Amino acid sequence: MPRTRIKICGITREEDAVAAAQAGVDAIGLVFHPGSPRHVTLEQAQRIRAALPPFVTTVGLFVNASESLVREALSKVPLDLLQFHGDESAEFCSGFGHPWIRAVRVRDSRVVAAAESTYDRAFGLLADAYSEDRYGGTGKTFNWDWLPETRKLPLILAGGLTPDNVGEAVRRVRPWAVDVSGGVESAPGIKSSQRINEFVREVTLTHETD
Ligand SMILES: O=C(O)c1ccccc1N[C@@H]1O[C@H](COP(=O)(O)O)[C@@H](O)[C@H]1O
Repeated sequence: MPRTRIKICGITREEDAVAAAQAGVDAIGLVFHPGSPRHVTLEQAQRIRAALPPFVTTVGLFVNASESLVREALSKVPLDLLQFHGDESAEFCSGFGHPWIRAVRVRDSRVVAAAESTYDRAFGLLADAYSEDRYGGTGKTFNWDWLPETRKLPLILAGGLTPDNVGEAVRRVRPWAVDVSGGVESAPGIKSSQRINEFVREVTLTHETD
């Protein structure tokens, strides 16, 4: 099994970005969605990005943002990847000439395969829990049996992951990457370096014992 990549999303403080990098994560996520407790301004995002060492991917998360906000973020913050979490069309997501991943909220066994067709130019598909009233960051898991075993796009598993369940998630789903936000926090938007380290350790241990 290839090493499962790890993304820590919803970073709001420079020290949390540094702690994530030191723990060995592959990517961090910055939330440009004003409705989120993890929302960052462009100025905050610039500072967080500047605090990161090389070779840590920076992902910008958007929820039904205007084209101009995405363009402004791209012009001011060196984002490696865009992550679309709202109702954006495939044309919108592709319109920036920048690599992007598509989040889907999984509520049955057909959602991921359908999204792989609709969003076939995505660099990866992020599978998150479904919620009636929220676009993500719910802290809830979903039924991993709904995920197809054969995939056309790299699968990033998200939704309610924690140091306690990520080992089982990796063993069962075998995703390309895992993505966590609330599961490594001490309060919304405040990451715990201890929980980040535990999360990374659990993923690593899963590989060693598999
Ligand atoms: O984190 C948020 O507040 C958020 C708001 C709107 C869309 C997505 C959001 N977060 C992303 O949701 C998944 C799962 O998060 P969790 O681990 O269950 O807390 C992850 O990609 C978050 O970055």
